[in-house]
Amino acid sequence: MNKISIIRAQNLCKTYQTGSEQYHAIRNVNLDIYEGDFTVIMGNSGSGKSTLLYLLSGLDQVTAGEVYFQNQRIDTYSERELSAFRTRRIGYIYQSINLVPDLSIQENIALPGYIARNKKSEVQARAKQLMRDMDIHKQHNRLPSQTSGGQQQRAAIARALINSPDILFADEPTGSLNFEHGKAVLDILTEMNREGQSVVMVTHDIQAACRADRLILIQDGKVGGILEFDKYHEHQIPERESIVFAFVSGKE
Ligand SMILES: Nc1ncnc2c1ncn2[C@@H]1O[C@H](COP(=O)(O)OP(=O)(O)OP(=O)(O)O)[C@@H](O)[C@H]1O
Repeated sequence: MNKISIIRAQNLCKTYQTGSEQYHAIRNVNLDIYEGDFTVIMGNSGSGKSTLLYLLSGLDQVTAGEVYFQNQRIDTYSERELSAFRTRRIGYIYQSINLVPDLSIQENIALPGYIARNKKSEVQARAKQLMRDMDIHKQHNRLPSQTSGGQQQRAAIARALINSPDILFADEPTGSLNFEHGKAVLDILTEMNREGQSVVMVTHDIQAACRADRLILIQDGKVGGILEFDKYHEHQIPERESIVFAFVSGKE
């Protein structure tokens, strides 16, 4: 089956300027993210994974190169166009969760729906459905500080999904969670992907990376290798883990 590119990066570069110093965080990356894939991005600390995610999702401006979303160039968008694009087309989950502390769980989830100017009744109905899907409906009235880390991250996933994004980005979504809560979050992402949601996830965790259809390794701001999992579907998780481990360590 031919895969359809949802995001294409061409000769992508990002250089950070700190005083008189320049740091080339992303160097000439050419990459496709495919519709319906569970894409995982791995790489050492500081290799450029978060920077790449910011560029692919329109959260940050590129220094050079091009980014296409469903064949439409987005790196030339104005800040206003980018903001509308991110609100409607992209969902983003952060390791640090970032819920608004003085809004309830339900209000946090609904907020991007109101920012997108969707109908209030539709936003509320979808927020309620998502809270049931994420098993946080009993906590809907609580402030984030009155819920567990796992519940907060599930609320952050619901918030990212409120506008039914074409693609969901997750930057270390299990990084601040214990094993049990982390597994629950990965199970939700896997289930959503099975239902057709395109997902791109950065992780350091080999077990989490085993959820991928496609694993992209970033090294020093470049693509160090790509592992396609389709052909490994028959492998059980322990076998996958050793395949991923061999792939990642073989490239070091
Ligand atoms: N705003 C910034 N200004 C200057 N340098 C930056 C900035 N943001 C990131 N960097 C540098 O760019 C490089 C890539 O950073 P990035 O956060 O993308 O890495 P990462 O692979 O996501 O790392 P980690 O796994 O530790 O989160 C690092 O060397 C980092 O110090």
